[in-house]
Amino acid sequence: MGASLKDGREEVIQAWYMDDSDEDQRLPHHRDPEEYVSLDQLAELGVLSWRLDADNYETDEELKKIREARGYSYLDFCEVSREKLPNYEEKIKSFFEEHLHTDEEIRYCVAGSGYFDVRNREERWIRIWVKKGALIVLPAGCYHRFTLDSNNYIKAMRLFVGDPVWTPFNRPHDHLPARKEYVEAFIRKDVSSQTVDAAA
Ligand SMILES: CSCCC(=O)/C(O)=C/O
Ligand SMILES: [Fe+2]
Repeated sequence: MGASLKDGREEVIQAWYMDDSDEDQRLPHHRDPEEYVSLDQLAELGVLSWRLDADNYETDEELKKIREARGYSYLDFCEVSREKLPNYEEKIKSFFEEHLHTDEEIRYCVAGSGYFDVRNREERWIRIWVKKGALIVLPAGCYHRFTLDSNNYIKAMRLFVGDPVWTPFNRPHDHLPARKEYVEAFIRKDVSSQTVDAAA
């Protein structure tokens, strides 16, 4: 999977399985050989994504439609850089602690870039690289973490249904209803498909 699409536009979202090294969290952490994850595979984990026109987000009809369809009434912006974010070191550390939220985490990268990491069904880390134009939705109850990449800057639009709740619940918080619902919907394979798998 290269960095450009058939229509010549650069991809704004790419995902891959991470290596096991403890090196700088801002490095890509590709495996050798690289092992990419498709947007469809992300969707199977409940992670949704869109490519939007970040230069015109104020008037973008596609963004408007997504917000209406999904009830995203709240909007603000979060800039992550040493200069812009108060308590920068503390925040960077807490973003990279594996955590979940009881609501969706919806981020639209309008400038810069960064990595959202989620786990697959076998608990392997998937690194999702979001760049300008990428809108990503992590479902409620999905363990994840965030880090800047080596460009050290992202400006993200944060969307929410109603009054925002940003509280992170660091792993483990498996007893929360949001986690149980996530596992039920996206992680646990149902008994009938296991029977089919076993018979195959
Ligand atoms: C790119 S927005 C900052 C990261 C954040 O808000 C969050 O909750 C990460 O999990
Ligand atoms: Fe989060």
